[in-house]
Amino acid sequence: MKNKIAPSILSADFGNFARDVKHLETAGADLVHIDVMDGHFVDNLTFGAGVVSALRSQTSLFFDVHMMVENPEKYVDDFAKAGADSMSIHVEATNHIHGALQKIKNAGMKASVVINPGTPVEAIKTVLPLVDMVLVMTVNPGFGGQKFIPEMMDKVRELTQIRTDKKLNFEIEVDGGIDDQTIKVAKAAGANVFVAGSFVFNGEVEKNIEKLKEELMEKL
Ligand SMILES: O=C(CO)[C@H](O)[C@H](O)COP(=O)(O)O
Ligand SMILES: [Fe+2]
Repeated sequence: MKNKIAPSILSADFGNFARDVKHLETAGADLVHIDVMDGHFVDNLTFGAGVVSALRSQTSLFFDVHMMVENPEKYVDDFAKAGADSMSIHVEATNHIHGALQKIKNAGMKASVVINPGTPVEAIKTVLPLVDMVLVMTVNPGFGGQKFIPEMMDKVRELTQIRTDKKLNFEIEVDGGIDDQTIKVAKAAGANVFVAGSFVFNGEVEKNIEKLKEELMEKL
């Protein structure tokens, strides 16, 4: 599967989102990762569909929306209208994961299911035939700049194996603590979509994205 770099705008300049998102396109990002937090599912607040809608006019890059929100099914239509291309929802955040993923697909977006560090792959087995992507959290959600949890790679390997055994074709995304070292570990385990917030926005964005891409091209 194609490797993709997904810078998270959680680490962008909140006062200059439009500028920073536009810049990601020329800097070589493959998608834009947008962290939506509601202050309930996680202890942090960010922004909603209004901001996504405003950013939509700035770039044609794929918008990968990560919902850290309770009952995310309530917001599917709003984010579809705002121009989200994909919606990732946590299995821990709803009692209706299958229906919620179907709702996302019916709204014309790619559907993705997310598991927290404490949640096993078993919890999402029944929805794997339905999803375009699985997001394996490599930190506990809520904040950028945390340390990658290497034990999560067992889950990435397990998902890679299930995908082969069941002839499925979902992508595998990792999110949290991805840098020029951990990206190699995650790739080796089978991930192909790499979210990076602090690593990309700390310093020169072009150089940092280039560094991540170089590491992906290295033979393991
Ligand atoms: O979902 C997230 C936090 O809940 C962010 O996408 C993630 O933490 C990215 O930040 P960093 O690369 O700095 O870890
Ligand atoms: Fe995220």
